[in-house]
Amino acid sequence: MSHNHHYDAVVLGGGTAGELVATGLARAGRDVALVESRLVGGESPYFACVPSKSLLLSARRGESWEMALARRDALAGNRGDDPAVARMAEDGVTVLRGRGQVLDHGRIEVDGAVHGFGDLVVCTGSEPVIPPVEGLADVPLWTSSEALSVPDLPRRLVILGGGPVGCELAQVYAAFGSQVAVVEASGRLLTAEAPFAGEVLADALRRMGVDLRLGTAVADAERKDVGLRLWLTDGGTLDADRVLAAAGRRPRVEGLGLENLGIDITPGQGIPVDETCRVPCGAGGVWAAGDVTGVARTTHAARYQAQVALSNLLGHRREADYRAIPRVVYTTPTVYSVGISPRQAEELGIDLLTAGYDLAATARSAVEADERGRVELYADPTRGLLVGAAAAGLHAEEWMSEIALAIRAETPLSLLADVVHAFPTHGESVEAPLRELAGRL
Ligand SMILES: Cc1cc2nc3c(=O)[nH]c(=O)nc-3n(C[C@H](O)[C@H](O)[C@H](O)COP(=O)(O)OP(=O)(O)OC[C@H]3O[C@@H](n4cnc5c(N)ncnc54)[C@H](O)[C@@H]3O)c2cc1C
Ligand SMILES: NC(=O)c1ccc[n+]([C@@H]2O[C@H](COP(=O)([O-])OP(=O)(O)OC[C@H]3O[C@@H](n4cnc5c(N)ncnc54)[C@H](O)[C@@H]3O)[C@@H](O)[C@H]2O)c1
Repeated sequence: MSHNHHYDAVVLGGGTAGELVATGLARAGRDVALVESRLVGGESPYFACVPSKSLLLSARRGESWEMALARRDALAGNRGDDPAVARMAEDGVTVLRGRGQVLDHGRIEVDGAVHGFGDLVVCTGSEPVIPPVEGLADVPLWTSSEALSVPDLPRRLVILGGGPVGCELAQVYAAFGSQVAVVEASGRLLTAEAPFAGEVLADALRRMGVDLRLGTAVADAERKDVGLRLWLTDGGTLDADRVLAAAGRRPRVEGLGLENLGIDITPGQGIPVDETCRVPCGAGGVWAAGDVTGVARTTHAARYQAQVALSNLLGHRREADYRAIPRVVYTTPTVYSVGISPRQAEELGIDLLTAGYDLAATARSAVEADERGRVELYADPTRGLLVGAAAAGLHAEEWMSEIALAIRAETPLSLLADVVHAFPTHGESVEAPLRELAGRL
């Protein structure tokens, strides 16, 4: 085994989080290597956020499948990472291609070569969960990566899971003409979010012809001469040409050699990090950011954690605050959630005060000729503060940002209730619920 260079820091995994940390360290003058086994840039630009948002927009615009594919692939850089690698080189980051595995503190092996490091930053992301269903391995199966990178448009598609991935891709494939069914084990879509949000989305998907099978799961799968058949636990069956597993993702923590640093790894669970994104372990100098931490699995959360880790690595103490990280499903209508959800409040024993407003009552809805949607705001009466919100409505990802700021800044409700919104906007919809909450507290 050859022994190579000693780096001030090695960043393991070159996705959103890894790129940001590596670039920041190099710009600060550190000698840094980024270890990446697949594509520098990770999931988001090539297989996740960018291609899915591109297809959703093409669907909304009524483009043809061919146009949508051309646009998707161009935005995803045709899944080539030369520009990203060139950017790394410009910033002074050494890119080490290959699978990295930590040998002990200070040494990592990358495809047979050993490199030394001072600090280690683990940014290995997450991987899709394939439900343990009898026969599923024998049928044509996609994960979101294939669904967002191959050119096929299946005639009949069954999606396992009605979370953000399942809902976004159900809308995409239904819009372009696939016959889509979604099997969701819990009783509703977007289980983690406010119930009304899942209902608004279910209505939108049903109107597009999506067959929603809620409160049931797939028990068995079998390949047929043409396509496949799924048997559901409620006794139903579904025939399809392809199955898409959208049943969640798990932090990628195995096979990285982290146990050699004394880090307690539990398969399926994130690497534990403290508020500075440091991994508490005997070895010291180990950090983690992004999906691998299991804290908040979005690109903006990965960037936030990467910035926190970077700051601390450079000696400027910074603590992460996760109270107002938005969770967005970019369907039409958008589902936007931030802060505490009603389900989390129940788990935490918080008795939320809720005030809501239907978007149909705004002039903007009349202008848009689209009356779908609602906003709900949640306050914690014991603290007298806004702690969460959910909205389902056109472009809610844009006009709900002020609520994220209000939660993060702990802005008094009396002040929020005095904010004036432009007319006619969807943003006006938060005024009445804010006044109501301010009056009740
Ligand atoms: C279909 C889909 C749509 C999404 N849409 C959105 C969205 O619209 N907005 C949003 O905010 N989030 C979205 N997300 C979530 C978002 O993609 C992730 O939160 C984000 O990519 C996480 O970034 P990361 O840096 O933690 O991991 P990744 O981007 O996954 O990067 C990890 C990298 O580590 C590499 N790696 C792993 N192990 C090793 C190893 N041993 N050696 C070398 N390299 C290794 C991998 O190859 C990978 O490149 C979506 C996810 C999916 C699946
Ligand atoms: N716009 C975004 O920000 C965006 C978009 C897509 C994904 N993501 C991220 O990607 C992650 C993964 O998303 P996801 O939707 O795959 O996961 P998820 O965990 O959010 O949802 C998975 C759903 O599948 C259901 N399920 C699990 N096993 C099942 C089975 N055997 N049969 C039927 N249903 C089953 C679960 O009940 C759950 O509702 C999320 O954490 C999310 O943050 C973000």
